[in-house]
Amino acid sequence: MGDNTDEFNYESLETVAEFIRSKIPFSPKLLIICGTGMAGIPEVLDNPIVLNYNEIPTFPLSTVQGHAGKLVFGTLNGVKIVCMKGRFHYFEGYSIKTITKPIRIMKLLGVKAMFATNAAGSLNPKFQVGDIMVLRDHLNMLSFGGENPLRGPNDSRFGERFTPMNKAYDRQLIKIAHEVAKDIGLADNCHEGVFAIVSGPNYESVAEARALSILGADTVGMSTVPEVLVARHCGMAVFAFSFITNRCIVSYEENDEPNHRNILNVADQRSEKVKEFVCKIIEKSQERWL
Ligand SMILES: O=P(O)(O)O[C@H]1O[C@H](CO)[C@@H](O)[C@H]1O
Ligand SMILES: Nc1nc2[nH]cnc2c(=O)[nH]1
Repeated sequence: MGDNTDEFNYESLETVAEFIRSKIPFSPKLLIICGTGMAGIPEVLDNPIVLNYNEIPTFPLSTVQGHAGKLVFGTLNGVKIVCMKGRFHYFEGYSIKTITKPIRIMKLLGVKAMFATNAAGSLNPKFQVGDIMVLRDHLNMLSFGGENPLRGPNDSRFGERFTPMNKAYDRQLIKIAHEVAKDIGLADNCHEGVFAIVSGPNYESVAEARALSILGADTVGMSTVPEVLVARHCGMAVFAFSFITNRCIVSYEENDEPNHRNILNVADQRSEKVKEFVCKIIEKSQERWL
């Protein structure tokens, strides 16, 4: 038998959802996970209500700079939204189940779709720092090593035992994202591709970056994919994009090094455009979430 500790079972998660319901006067339909440097996204919400992670029983706490640790509830064009201002990463020391625990809580609250964002390094030489890459697919290096949040007993109230991943990223939302990019002048800066997750917290060695590129990855980061697995398992539509904050170093001749401070700065400089991108995609897909 796998591990199905009380903290992760349906009833325990329902208790957490019930606590949140007691604080929030509506049921959110869309979850937005704010990646590193994307903490500004919740500013687009009307009538925001904030719930700190440390007020929510058994909710994990954010430990990474740029991840505040707050749920922000509000509306945009009538769509009821919850933003996670702060996500959990495997490198923080949390288990793979802990980092994805909020997703099932959100499902119990009524969420139908997840928009996940991340800061990522670019492996594709055609992508520039400051560009966006919409995820068409992913390469789950954690799962290759056996770390998967869906491992263990399956509760069919959430979803089926075996979850397909070939259509994980909602194709209608990808199409809308390209239309929006065109509308807001980002056509040349918005790509589509494959995101690879590694555990971190170190950035890639030259050999690792080269290997990921050979395997077919266009961007690499330390998040998102576990959330996607759990969201798809429980039937949510998923849309995700990488904001490219740095180029991965694939040559021993280069002196550059990625660092988190620069990554935050780059994301900060483009935050208004990223907000506009997210808002317009919600606007164009709103009938699905009302
Ligand atoms: O994936 P998000 O949360 O955007 O954060 C990314 O940025 C950090 C590295 O600078 C890592 O945590 C990486 O995963
Ligand atoms: N693994 C990884 N994560 C990142 N997050 C932002 N940039 C990077 C990067 O280059 N590599």
